[in-house]
Amino acid sequence: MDDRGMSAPIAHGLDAHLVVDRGAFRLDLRLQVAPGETVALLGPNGAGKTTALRALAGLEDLTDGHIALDGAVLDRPRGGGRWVPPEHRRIGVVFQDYLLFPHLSAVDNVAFGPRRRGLGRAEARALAADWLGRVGLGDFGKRRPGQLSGGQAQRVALARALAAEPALLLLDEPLAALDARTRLDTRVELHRHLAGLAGPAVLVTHDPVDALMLADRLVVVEEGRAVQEGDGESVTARPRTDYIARLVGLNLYRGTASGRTVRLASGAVLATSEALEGDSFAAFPPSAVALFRSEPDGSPRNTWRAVVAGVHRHGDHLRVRLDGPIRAAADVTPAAAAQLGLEPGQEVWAAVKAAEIRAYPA
Ligand SMILES: Nc1ncnc2c1ncn2[C@@H]1O[C@H](COP(=O)(O)OP(=O)(O)OP(=O)(O)O)[C@@H](O)[C@H]1O
Repeated sequence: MDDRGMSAPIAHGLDAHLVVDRGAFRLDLRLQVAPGETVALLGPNGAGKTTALRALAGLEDLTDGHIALDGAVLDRPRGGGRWVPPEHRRIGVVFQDYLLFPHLSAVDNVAFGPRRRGLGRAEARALAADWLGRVGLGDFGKRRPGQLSGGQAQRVALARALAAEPALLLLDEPLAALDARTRLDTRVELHRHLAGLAGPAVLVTHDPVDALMLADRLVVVEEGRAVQEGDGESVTARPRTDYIARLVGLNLYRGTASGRTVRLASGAVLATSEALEGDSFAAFPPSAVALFRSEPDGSPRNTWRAVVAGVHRHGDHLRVRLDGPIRAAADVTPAAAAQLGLEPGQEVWAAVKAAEIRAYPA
């Protein structure tokens, strides 16, 4: 689909339809982000997240579609054509492979944007020092990037992006390079900066925790397309693809609903908590699955025979992979596992209460 007949772009925030065609891979993603809003693009490796961000920054040409920021078109290959080079886009980027100028001190890195906006040297440096203070690096202004830790460099990069007063902020895996402890602190700090931002921000991550904590809205991208969109709560409660289900730790099935049952392709039928009709999803957490040596009786649950396909540690419990008519993950305590004597190939009975199975339209 192209944009030749498109109406005027929305006047505030980001309005984009990103089409990048590489033959084997095609990105086709519509993205609208309001001023003050942070959207996370979440998805597996190779989904096209970085390509989307680079297209927004002007580092990747669109094949079709458009990018407009606050009503001004930055890229539109068709319909007359328009392309604004990266340096004129008023976009702040914090990219993995594009963090800092290695030959400039931290303060000069941060002063770069304000200088280019026309501020005098002293004024730009004062502003930069102020921004370094705001990201907790007031004493590090004289250091070069090579003399900073990964986390510090990341914060200088954020200060540099923010000091340029961008109309749009782009962050590519902003916390990926950090160790667990630094990551925690930096995430809190980054969240504060994003919350204070007047313009839109787009963040790329494949860490669901980063996405949930930093973004107002998630756009899940798979194979170049948005497959699910919404706030963290709705996406995690009602996953629509196996990727998201795995990410949020739910067993997910698709089938045909009739009243309070969903019939799966395998022929197995799940009794669920909601009444629905037609193409539907059914989901339940591994913790909802109880395992038994023999058929449990006398309870209104879903029960089925399963074969243990694997057992591994998962936090303070064991995660059991079950094969059979309903392939599922089940979480059991080490004590329960010992009692059941779980091992691969063993037959067990699995049970899930209908009340624990959520059903929603596909
Ligand atoms: N310069 C390039 N030339 C050709 N193909 C590319 C190029 N860069 C990326 N690709 C391909 O485009 C697709 C999307 O890649 P992209 O880097 O956008 O994915 P991603 O979602 O950011 O993945 P990751 O999480 O691994 O960074 C992939 O199939 C990738 O192999």
